[in-house]
Amino acid sequence: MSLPERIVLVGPMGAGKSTIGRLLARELGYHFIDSDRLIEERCGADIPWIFDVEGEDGFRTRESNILEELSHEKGAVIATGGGAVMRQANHECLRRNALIVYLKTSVEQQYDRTRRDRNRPLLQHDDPKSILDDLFAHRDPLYSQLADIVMMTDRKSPRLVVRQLMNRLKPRTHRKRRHLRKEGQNHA
Ligand SMILES: Nc1ncnc2c1ncn2[C@@H]1O[C@H](COP(=O)(O)OP(=O)(O)O)[C@@H](O)[C@H]1O
Ligand SMILES: O=C(O)C1=C[C@@H](OP(=O)(O)O)[C@@H](O)[C@H](O)C1
Ligand SMILES: [Mg+2]
Repeated sequence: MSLPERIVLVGPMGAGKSTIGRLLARELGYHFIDSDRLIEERCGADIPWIFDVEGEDGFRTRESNILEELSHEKGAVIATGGGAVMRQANHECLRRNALIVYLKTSVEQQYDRTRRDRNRPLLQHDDPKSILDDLFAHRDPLYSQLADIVMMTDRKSPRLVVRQLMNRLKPRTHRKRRHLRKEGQNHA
């Protein structure tokens, strides 16, 4: 088995999808795409504006369109938004020729990593921790069901998470090299 054409990162807000995705892509020589940044680029507005003007539903429709487009990328690491798993129709796009990594993170750490950021409209609330709790209860089964690899990120630096991910991916590259060596021998 070789490395997949796409590595797709899923998980809740603050799991580190955007941060780790960029580092992992560099390590693999893949290009990096953050679906949220692409949505903002295409729309010419930021996510809080999209939620404000078009509502969450409007944002989800933009997200589904981008995920469909990105499902044809090759040699890419893709960081999704935490709600990408919410529409069943997205699951097929996420899975297409992809290895899905679930960056799993406790609600405590999600809260610590997101509390100073105003760019996540769903968390602009009196009690963001309870929102994160509810979202986790709904979404954790969906992330888990989709994932090929589940990686805990609590109390790990982004670099450590990437190193551990590379170790999980290595057997795939080795299997590919062994296979190529064998093929070479057969043709010798
Ligand atoms: N493993 C980690 N340890 C500590 N801080 C992290 C880690 N991963 C991400 N962060 C920080 O948490 C914040 C949210 O990370 P981000 O990559 O935007 O998460 P996501 O895209 O999953 O919402 C950023 O400030 C980032 O620097
Ligand atoms: O969990 C969610 O529903 C969302 C997560 C955000 O992305 P991150 O997970 O990268 O923060 C962004 O897509 C939007 O604010 C909605
Ligand atoms: Mg992100």
